[in-house]
Amino acid sequence: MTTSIPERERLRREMRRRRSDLSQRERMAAAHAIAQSLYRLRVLRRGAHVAAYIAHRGEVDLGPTLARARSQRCNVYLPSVTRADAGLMRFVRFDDRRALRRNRFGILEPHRDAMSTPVRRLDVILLPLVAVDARGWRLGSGAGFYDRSLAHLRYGRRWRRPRLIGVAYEFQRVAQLEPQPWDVPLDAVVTERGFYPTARLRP
Ligand SMILES: Nc1nc2c(c(=O)[nH]1)N(C=O)[C@@H](CNc1ccc(C(=O)N[C@@H](CCC(=O)O)C(=O)O)cc1)CN2
Ligand SMILES: Nc1ncnc2c1ncn2[C@@H]1O[C@H](COP(=O)(O)OP(=O)(O)OP(=O)(O)O)[C@@H](O)[C@H]1O
Repeated sequence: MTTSIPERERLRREMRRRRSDLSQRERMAAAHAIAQSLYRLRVLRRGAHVAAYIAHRGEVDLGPTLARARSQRCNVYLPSVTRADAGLMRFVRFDDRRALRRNRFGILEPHRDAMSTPVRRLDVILLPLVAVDARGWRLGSGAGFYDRSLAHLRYGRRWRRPRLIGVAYEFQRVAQLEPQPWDVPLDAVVTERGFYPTARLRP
């Protein structure tokens, strides 16, 4: 099963509905299980540079993951929308002591003049997603922010790139998505049930 454009929209609606149907208890259990996996797998190792996100519209809550990252003294970054009309964002330093504010989509983000980092300096990026397949193709918010900010990673394989880890509920893993020309594949997906390296990482 591959997914044409109308199919992608239908899948987006269905997955968002299923996400919003979860109970608070299920959300909390998943959020803690995912934080624990990321810690055990040493994604959240001491001093690592980690980009996360602040959950929006039923996305997996990274609260417990951020707490772990803080205790591991990770350097944490969050996306900050710089030009909503052009679909551009940067990764800016998340400093607990500075207030977050809502961007035009209603998502909390650090102040736009917080220090930003080039993507290549990051060790790992935790990406929100709507659906994902076994090869690491990701269906996101539909606005292309992540794809645009990661586009340069598709070229120059010799360069170091951050590990791209999608964060999802188990039900968001689907058989097959049709990759779009601009899609940047994930290296792994973490859910409340486990950690799944994608075909890209497997030998
Ligand atoms: N938590 C989180 N942060 C993120 C993203 C994300 O997907 N999740 N983004 C990843 O891209 C960027 C923001 N992009 C977004 C793009 C569209 C919508 C959204 O909900 N769009 C609504 C229409 C809202 C409107 O136009 O005012 C929709 O699609 O129904 C949200 C975020 C950066 N930060
Ligand atoms: N590197 C890029 N350069 C220019 N346009 C792009 C790029 N990447 C994506 N886009 C545009 O962004 C739009 C949305 O893409 P898509 O539906 O794949 O977003 P998404 O991956 O679901 O969203 P996000 O990355 O924000 O979570 C498409 O119309 C696409 O043309």
